[in-house]
Amino acid sequence: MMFTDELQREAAPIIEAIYQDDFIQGVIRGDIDKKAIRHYLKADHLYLNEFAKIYSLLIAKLNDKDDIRFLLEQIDFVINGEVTAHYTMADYVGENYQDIIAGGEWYPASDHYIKHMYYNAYKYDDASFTICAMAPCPYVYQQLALKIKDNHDLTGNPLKDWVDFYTVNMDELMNRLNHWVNRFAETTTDENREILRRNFLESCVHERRFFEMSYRQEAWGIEVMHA
Ligand SMILES: Cc1ncc(CO)c(N)n1
Repeated sequence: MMFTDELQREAAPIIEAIYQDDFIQGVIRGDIDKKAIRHYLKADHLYLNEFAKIYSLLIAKLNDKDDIRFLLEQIDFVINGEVTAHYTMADYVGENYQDIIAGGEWYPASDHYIKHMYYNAYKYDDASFTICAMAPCPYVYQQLALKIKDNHDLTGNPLKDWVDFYTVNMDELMNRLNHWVNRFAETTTDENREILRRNFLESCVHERRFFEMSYRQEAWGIEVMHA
């Protein structure tokens, strides 16, 4: 069994818990509170910006042109492609997307998640540590989307396009990320393998907390100062 297969097996109960939580169940029913979706969009557009910037930090750690080209494509996808999924949600809310995301912040759970990725990018030379912290981002969404599709017919559901978005185009990305991590994991120490494992599983938990944060509209409770 490849190293990343073990990580994915260990992540399965966390993904099942996310599936059962209020956010995804609300998406499945198609009646989730619009305030939860608004909060999610405010947090997620900033999260994806940082995600793209962290990819750019990884480019500096790579030498292979194909690997670099792939990360450039991913940056484009995160910045220009994934906004399509956000527009589906903005339509559901019934407000202009730019108006929704204005004034968003790194709310507590997304703040912790973003800093988890940056920490690994700055602490370690090898990109694998950061890749393990980033891989749950596409992986968890792909698994959730496939699970939803397997169990429900979303015909007529206003959030169907959001789910559909994550059922396609994720395989090549996952293969590439898994390949990088497995190549490194085969030759590194047990201690490093344990860091990789923790990084991956902690990010799966971060994914869960991000949805919970959105559902409950968690914020810092600190007043924003305006100049
Ligand atoms: C927090 C989060 N995780 C994963 C994805 C999927 O790319 C996303 N858009 N946001």
